[in-house]
Amino acid sequence: MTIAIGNDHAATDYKFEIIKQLEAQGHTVINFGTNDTTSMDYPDAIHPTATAVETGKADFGIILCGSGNGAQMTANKHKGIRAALCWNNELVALTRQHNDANILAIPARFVSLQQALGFVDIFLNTAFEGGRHSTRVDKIPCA
Ligand SMILES: O=C(CO)[C@H](O)[C@H](O)[C@H](O)COP(=O)(O)O
Repeated sequence: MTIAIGNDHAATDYKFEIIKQLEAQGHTVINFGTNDTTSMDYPDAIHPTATAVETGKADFGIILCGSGNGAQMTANKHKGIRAALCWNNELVALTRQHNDANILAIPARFVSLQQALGFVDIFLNTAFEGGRHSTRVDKIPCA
């Protein structure tokens, strides 16, 4: 799959480890995040990441900032984006199963690197259940 990834300065180290894991698994990664730890504004990295998913250039997105909130809020401004902020394995699985989330937001300052790497695996390997959840997901966009 092709995975878009975006991060701010709070998550640069996690981003590189996630890219390593994804590439080792055979995925193609498009990196829209900052590659250093100099303070920057997360929307500058997250908007292009969300656009890549929105336009079909990427199958899924992974976004990271300190709390994950700014990243998630930014991504969810894009049409067709369902970005989920998750901090444990069950939430990651549920947002794929029930919400068909297409972007995972990780709070890098609040989870360990091992947790973050596990979240990415679960996110990419859990299917949407459809059924009653499809009806609900279809009702999310504002008219
Ligand atoms: O914007 C955020 C909150 O949603 C992110 O967590 C940022 O990473 C955080 O605000 C950055 O904080 P800093 O004090 O500028 O490093």
